[in-house]
Amino acid sequence: MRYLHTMVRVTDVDQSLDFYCNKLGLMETRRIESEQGRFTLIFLAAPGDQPGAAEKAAPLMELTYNWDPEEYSGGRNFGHLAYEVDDIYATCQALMDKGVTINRPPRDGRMAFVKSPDNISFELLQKGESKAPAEPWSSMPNTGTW
Ligand SMILES: C[C@@H](O)C(=O)SC[C@H](NC(=O)CC[C@H](N)C(=O)O)C(=O)NCC(=O)O
Ligand code: NI
Repeated sequence: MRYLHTMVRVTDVDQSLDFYCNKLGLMETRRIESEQGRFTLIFLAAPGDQPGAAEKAAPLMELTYNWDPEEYSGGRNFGHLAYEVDDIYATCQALMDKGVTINRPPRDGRMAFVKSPDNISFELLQKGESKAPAEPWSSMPNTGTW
């Protein structure tokens, strides 16, 4: 058995692709439009997870957009998706520069949290050792509850 993807439902394709691709840096690998089911599926991979021909399928996100509007209230049982980053400070700075709120700043040089337009929580974890404490991150307040 191997992990394939995590599916989240989104309410706006353009807003979602702006967050997931332009801001978070994921790349669209496949899209399925279902006229009969009245939905669109968009598969996204992280640059480090690009499905290569010879490699196993990459762990993906699957965005589901239902053409008929629905209300989605995030189940308390869902937590977050986590991505490993090469530089947690540079990643958070780039996200902030693009208007993303860092709900849990990387005060510890290791972990940060942001949210998608549909309030899906993403954990960003520093690859390898934690980075040394650095301003402004060390003194930034949480907007989340972490
Ligand atoms: C392609 C494969 O990875 C799928 O996940 S298809 C699963 C299928 N999805 C849909 O029908 C999308 C539209 C539907 N209205 C929805 O919002 O899910 C499905 O069986 N979905 C049900 C589910 O609980 O995921
Ligand atoms: Ni699926």
